[in-house]
Amino acid sequence: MQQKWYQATEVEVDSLGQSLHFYMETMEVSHLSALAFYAAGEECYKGERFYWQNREKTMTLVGLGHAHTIQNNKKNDRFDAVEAEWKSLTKNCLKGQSELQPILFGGFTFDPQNNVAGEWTGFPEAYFALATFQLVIRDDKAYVSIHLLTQDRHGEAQFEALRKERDHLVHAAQVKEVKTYSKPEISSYFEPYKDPYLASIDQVTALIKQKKADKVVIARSLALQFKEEVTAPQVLSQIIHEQPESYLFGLEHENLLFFGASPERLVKVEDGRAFSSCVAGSIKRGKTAEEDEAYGQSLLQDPKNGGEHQYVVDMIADTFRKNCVDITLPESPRLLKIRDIQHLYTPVEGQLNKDATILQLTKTLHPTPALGGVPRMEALAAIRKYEPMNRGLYAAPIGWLDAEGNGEFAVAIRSAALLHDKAYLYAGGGIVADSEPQSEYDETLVKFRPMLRALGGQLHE
Ligand SMILES: C=C(O[C@H]1C=CC=C(C(=O)O)[C@@H]1O)C(=O)O
Ligand SMILES: [Mg+2]
Repeated sequence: MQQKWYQATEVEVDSLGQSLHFYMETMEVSHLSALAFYAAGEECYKGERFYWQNREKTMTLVGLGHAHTIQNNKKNDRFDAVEAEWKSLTKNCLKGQSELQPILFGGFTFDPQNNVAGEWTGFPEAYFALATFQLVIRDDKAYVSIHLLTQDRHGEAQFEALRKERDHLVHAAQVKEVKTYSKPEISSYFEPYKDPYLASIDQVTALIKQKKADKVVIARSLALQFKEEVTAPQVLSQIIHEQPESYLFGLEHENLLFFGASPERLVKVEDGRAFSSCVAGSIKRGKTAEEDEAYGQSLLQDPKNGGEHQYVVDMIADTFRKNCVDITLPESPRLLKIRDIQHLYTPVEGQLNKDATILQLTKTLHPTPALGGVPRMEALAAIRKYEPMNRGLYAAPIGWLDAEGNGEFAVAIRSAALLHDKAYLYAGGGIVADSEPQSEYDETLVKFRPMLRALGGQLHE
């Protein structure tokens, strides 16, 4: 039998004490395709959609339309501002049943101090949305919620119209056969700043040898031009099929879709327990099982990659010691193998202290030395000086949280920004004293590969 839960509450949404009525209804639906649900929003909700799936595939989340957005361009307290607004928005929501929870999805840009103009111009430094239509698939059960926030205390008529729209979207997603999408066709590739990138690796290693920093993550981009406009469901369908071992995400803002397939968890909180992962240090996959094993072993023993990794472990472990008890931290890294690359990997977990929250942990952890460097401030200054681009959401926290403090953020690497018929792919690597420009360049080529494949391109070895 189909189950439905309905609640209507009153909330204050901003410091002016503006009062809104918050109507929501959740319905359990028999199994449907998350991608088809996303694609059903192509005409009406373009620019206001998101897609998320965790690595384990136990949680899929799709949002269509904005019931409410929480966004700001604050340089210093953007995390606190999002947390405070979300708290006040959800304070009257029923707690206890995870499937009935309204979910806030979005991300914080890598560096709010970066003002370089480009594809990220106009993108908020903190950008989150509560979807009008929220699909959650958890452990094979699907729930569709409607959210409406309105000043109208008699919003029922508006809500009734949304119910009709919901039924239409659900119907469109209960497809027997999932649509297949063709790959985009690329007309040209362009590597902006290839030479400045190679030069910056020498400049940064020189800086490190002068003891001005220990590690700095330097990134670059690859620009693609397509023959035709590329759509969001088209690229999401590719990563869904090609990158099953990664977090999958897509977030739209006006004409931009930021999407990717990341192996790296920043933080997850579930019932008061916190999880993070140290992922840094890389080598390519082998062509045969023997070659792959040999590469893996050499990565585990390589001092340069071991050094890159250890900075991340030290920093994340330190953050966990300050915010958690009962910490589990393996003594040495293991291998994390994904389609195109293998990494050194150390998982960390602990019991969150009472006053610690997922957004406070996100704020403290970002950027870890896998994306920024050590010391953090010196590394960020070097990134601003030597990277001629704006990272936007690349290498930044992207994910969700609910009204009860549960949630998860991935680090948005192996990612790209799509705008109409152009895409910008991003990749970087940890630079330490003994890094070499050519091998770092080659590492970025391997890291471009997942997004490049999804977008219809290929790189030769
Ligand atoms: C910065 C990226 O990867 C980070 C995560 C894993 C391994 C890394 C490395 O070995 O350099 C990087 O720290 C990227 O993929 O763009
Ligand atoms: Mg590296």
